[in-house]
Amino acid sequence: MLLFGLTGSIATGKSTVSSILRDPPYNLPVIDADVLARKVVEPGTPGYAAIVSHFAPSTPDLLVPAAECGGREDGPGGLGRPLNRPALGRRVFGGGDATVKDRKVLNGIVHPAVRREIYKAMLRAYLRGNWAVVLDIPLLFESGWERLCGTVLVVAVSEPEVQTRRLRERDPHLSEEDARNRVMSQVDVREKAEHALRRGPGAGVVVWNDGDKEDLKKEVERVMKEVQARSPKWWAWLLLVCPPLAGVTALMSFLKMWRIQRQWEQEKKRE
Ligand SMILES: CC(C)(COP(=O)(O)OP(=O)(O)OC[C@H]1O[C@@H](n2cnc3c(N)ncnc32)[C@H](O)[C@@H]1O)[C@@H](O)C(=O)NCCC(=O)NCCS
Ligand SMILES: Nc1ncnc2c1ncn2[C@@H]1O[C@H](COP(=O)(O)OP(=O)(O)OP(=O)(O)O)[C@@H](O)[C@H]1O
Repeated sequence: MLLFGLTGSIATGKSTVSSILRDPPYNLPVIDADVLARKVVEPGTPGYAAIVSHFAPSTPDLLVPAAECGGREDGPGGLGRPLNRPALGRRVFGGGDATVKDRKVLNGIVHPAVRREIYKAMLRAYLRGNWAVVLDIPLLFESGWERLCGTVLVVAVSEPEVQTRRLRERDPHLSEEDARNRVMSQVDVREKAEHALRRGPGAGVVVWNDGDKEDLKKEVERVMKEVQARSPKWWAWLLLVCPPLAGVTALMSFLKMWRIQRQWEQEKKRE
């Protein structure tokens, strides 16, 4: 099964591309890390308890008001009021040193739980006999998941202003400053695009999303031809029926990508 990592930066168009890949003619199953990141912090989960314990004392509006939970202080399901995500977002994306520290704490709570959910979803996709599965992970490079992926697809735009504009159109509650802070708190997507291309043809591809949505579909078509040429379906089926071959191939791919990643990091340190 081809692990197909999909990434980009905030509002570059990852969700739009993932829904194109989910639909015909591609029909690929998608594991969405953002959806899982929401699931693992729902009231009643260990993630929720850890966030409340760390952030509640210093964030008075951390939970949605009881009035929005039918007046119940203990939330609609009795397990606690849901997190007020915009308030938590301001804590971890607001800019400044404290923000960086808070983001690390939040990531330390959310990421291990998301990782466990991704492994479970991958196993389900494998057992269903899929030839490929899309891992839609905004922090694919930062989290190290890219080394496990046979192909990495970065959805990129050429100018950060395009991200800020689309972000504000989608989330009107964000001020210009909020939107800009969110864009600036992430690695520049052009750097991610360069990183992906370093993996070689078919193993790292970039979908440029500077035009309209029709242009985006054509871009996806272009890169999928490149991916399918490198990783034909018969090869995926062969790996499916021959797990030892799949194991050896995965290990070789992992080592190659680990080497490329190390070279990349060394070059970035020298710059
Ligand atoms: C801070 C939170 C509550 C804000 O929620 P909100 O609904 O307002 O935003 P949303 O989750 O849609 O995130 C918007 C985008 O910001 C980016 N983003 C989210 N979390 C992070 C992070 N920790 N670091 C960098 N970028 C991030 C992603 O590109 C994401 O698609 C939320 O982003 C969160 O819980 N983040 C920590 C978990 C995480 O890292 N998720 C990313 C995938 S695992
Ligand atoms: N080519 C395009 N032209 C116009 N609008 C677009 C285009 N691509 C995406 N959008 C819009 O921009 C917004 C952001 O796109 P999308 O949600 O797909 O990005 P994302 O990378 O998944 O964002 P996030 O990181 O915040 O989850 C959405 O409202 C989407 O409809």
